[in-house]
Amino acid sequence: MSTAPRLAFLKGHGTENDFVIVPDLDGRLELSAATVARICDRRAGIGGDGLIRVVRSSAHPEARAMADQAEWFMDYRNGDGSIAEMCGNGVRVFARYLQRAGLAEAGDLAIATRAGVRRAHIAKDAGDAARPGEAAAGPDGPITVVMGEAALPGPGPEGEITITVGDHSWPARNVNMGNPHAVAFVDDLAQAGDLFTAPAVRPAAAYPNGTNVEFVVDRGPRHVAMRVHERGSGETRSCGTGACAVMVAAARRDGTDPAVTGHPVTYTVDVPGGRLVISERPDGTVEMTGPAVIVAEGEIDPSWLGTDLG
Ligand SMILES: N[C@@H](CCC[C@H](N)C(=O)O)C(=O)O
Repeated sequence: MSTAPRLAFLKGHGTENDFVIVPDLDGRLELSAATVARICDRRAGIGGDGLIRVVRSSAHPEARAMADQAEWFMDYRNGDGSIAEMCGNGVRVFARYLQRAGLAEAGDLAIATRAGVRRAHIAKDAGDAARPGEAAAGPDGPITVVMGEAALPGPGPEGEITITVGDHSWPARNVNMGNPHAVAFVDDLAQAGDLFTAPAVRPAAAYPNGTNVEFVVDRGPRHVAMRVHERGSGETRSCGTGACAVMVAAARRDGTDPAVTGHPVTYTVDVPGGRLVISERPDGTVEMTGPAVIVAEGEIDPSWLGTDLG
């Protein structure tokens, strides 16, 4: 019988992009890629698209420089254990965890990520909602996050992307939301196939660290639907940074750039796991609103994990 301390975890999701949340407030754990992959395994572990370690910014070498702006750092790992810069659904779930644990109050909250500091807003009540008509605060009420600016490399080879699945190829837009995305507009989401393997994305040099891939169809004016193949996780039910990349790609395709018009633009982005509402402002910042839910909490048996966590 192991005497190692049991590892506390919670399980949560945002539009069914699901995460194992590991509070490690003082940064004591060593979570190897293999350990993360084991925990995220859907059959032999807890299961999740990714793992979110909650750690004080001052206790993490990658976040120390942000500690004066954001007390908490989201150490995000994909389901295969690889590190990602940012997770849009994850950052809302992270904010929900902090609120639930009494580590932050509803209202405005800064969160450090590898892509920089992101600002979340948890509505205190309906009058405080970031968007008119939004549901009041509650354990699964919406959270709004200022996601930073989209970068659209190009023209040139980095902007001229092709995605291929089987016999289908599409031109795609390279959009970086702190993490990389390739966005293709398709006739039918079924054309993306089963997505059991990653779509081919060319030129490979445009994405030296791999990429997330989004397939998009129109549903109506400023309303699209998408599927996603996530780097390090496979097909997931949602990707928040991906939905922001899709929103910006759709706006440019539709001839809309808030920096030019001086007016914000808002799109509804449907994902298999729900709906996200995303705006781009004239200053280029992208803002996303969606749900964030904690569904369970428990402890991982150290004898199952069978590894020294630090
Ligand atoms: N699901 C996330 C993105 C998670 C990271 C991504 N797989 C990557 O490697 O960049 C989201 O909601 O943004």
